[in-house]
Amino acid sequence: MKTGKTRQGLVKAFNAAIEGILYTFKFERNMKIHYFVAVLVFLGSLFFDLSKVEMLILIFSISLVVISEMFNTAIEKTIDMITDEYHVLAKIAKDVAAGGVLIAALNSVIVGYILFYDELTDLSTSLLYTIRRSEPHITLICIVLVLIAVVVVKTMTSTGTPLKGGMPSGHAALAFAMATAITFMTERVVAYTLAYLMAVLVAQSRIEGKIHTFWETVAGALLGVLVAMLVFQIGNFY
Ligand SMILES: Nc1ncnc2c1ncn2[C@@H]1O[C@H](COP(=O)(O)OP(=O)(O)OP(=O)(O)O)[C@@H](O)[C@H]1O
Repeated sequence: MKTGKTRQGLVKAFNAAIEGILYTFKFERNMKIHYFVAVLVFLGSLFFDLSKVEMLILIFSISLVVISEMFNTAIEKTIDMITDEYHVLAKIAKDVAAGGVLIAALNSVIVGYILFYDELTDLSTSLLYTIRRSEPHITLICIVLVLIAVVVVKTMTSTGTPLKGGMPSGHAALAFAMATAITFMTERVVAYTLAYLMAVLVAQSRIEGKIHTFWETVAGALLGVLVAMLVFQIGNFY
């Protein structure tokens, strides 16, 4: 009988503890943030080669934040139960409890910094290197820069609209930048000759359509070639 009672007591206590955990998760905004960050850090840690000790420190730091937030809530609720009026001791108790959470949170930030900083810098360096070496990325950067350059020059010369007319021709600039990109990416003479021929056709159609003058398309073509050469030279250098 006694054993049964004890077991039931244990189960009840266990349930009450889980209810306490669920309460803070449901009703405490800060706790939701703590759990969210904890899940992110745990998922992120899968991509890092953490040792057993590092993993233990991580789990311990996260638990410390959650536990201190729970004690903070417990103290707040106890005080609110006792008084809803201003009391200097109530203020001290709540402030001290909140201070405990702050120290635990700062500790976890420092732990995260020490555990992940080196690996994160290695990761970002290799990512930047990959982007720089990647032709699609260089081409995209090139196209965006050409568009920006065209809009800037059009604004400076106060001609046309960003997408139509004015000095220089955006279509010619893009077409010649793409032809230059193709030249850098392939070493096949036929491929880049055809690419430049198509760029000439684009420029010619802009003049034919009376959207641009001859010199506006020439300026566009030069701008496109220059920007593309610059971007690909820098991209290949790194
Ligand atoms: N009865 C009180 N007497 C004096 N000051 C109080 C009292 N209740 C709250 N305070 C002050 O207001 C602050 C906020 O208290 P409150 O109970 O609203 O916590 P909270 O904002 O819910 O905190 P948390 O975001 O950690 O849950 C306390 O840190 C304390 O400085």
